Amino acid sequence: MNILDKIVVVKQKEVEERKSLYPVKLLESSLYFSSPTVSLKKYLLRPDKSGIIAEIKRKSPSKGDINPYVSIERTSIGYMQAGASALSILTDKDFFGGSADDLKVARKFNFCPILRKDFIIDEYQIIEAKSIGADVILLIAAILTPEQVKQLAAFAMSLGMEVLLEVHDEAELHANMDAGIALVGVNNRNLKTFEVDINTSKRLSELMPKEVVAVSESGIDNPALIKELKTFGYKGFLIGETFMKNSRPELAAKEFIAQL
Ligand SMILES: O=P(O)(O)OC[C@@H](O)[C@@H](O)c1c[nH]c2ccccc12
Repeated sequence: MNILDKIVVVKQKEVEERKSLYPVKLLESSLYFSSPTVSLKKYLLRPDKSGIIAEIKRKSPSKGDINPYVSIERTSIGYMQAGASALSILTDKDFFGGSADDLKVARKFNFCPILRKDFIIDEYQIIEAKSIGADVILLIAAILTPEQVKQLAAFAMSLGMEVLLEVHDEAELHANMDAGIALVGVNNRNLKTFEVDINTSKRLSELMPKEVVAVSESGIDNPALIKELKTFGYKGFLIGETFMKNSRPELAAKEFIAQL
């Protein structure tokens, strides 16, 4: 079984457990559930911003521990002060060391779009995302059927949230063109093999419908790459490890963004 299949099996069990621990009614009574969301699309199109979606990721299956005891408060505030356009917070616990609480902390201290980075397979997780203050959810084409993508995307949008659809190849992009999704992320990392290739973003840029806001994800490790990806039409740049591998990720982000 590849790692992605493994994650999905664990996730299915986690979702069932959480459903019985935290019923939907309880989630819907959260203050954030009825609060307006902040648009990632708008922030990425703002000319005064870097386009960087700065990620908080404590560990990963490909790298192991990256920064397990990071301060969410200091890092999230620092990322935004450094000029990031938005935040991405890993909430998966078993494989990435994150939690719903990490996202809640980031929400408490920041007014900016926040992406819930997790493996979403069920509407319940979207209600949960909204209830902890997320503005955007990630839908990973590699773990969903086009039918599921459509349904989950429509559900998220009905709650006022945005959707970032993640694709890794031409087939995934083609299969999901009609889901009405405004933000598409090209993951340069193959989630089954962990191989990273920036050319994935360059290759898929040609097939991107022009009304879509395109985001390049993973393996972005220098400012020159961002300048290059911009010429391929990318407006968003999701960066995790390049920042997180430093003891003070927000200072690394500041130095990086200053070079753009
Ligand atoms: O740390 P990197 O190489 O900068 O990558 C960030 C982000 O793209 C990566 O964490 C990611 C992209 N898609 C995902 C799906 C699930 C978990 C994590 C991810």
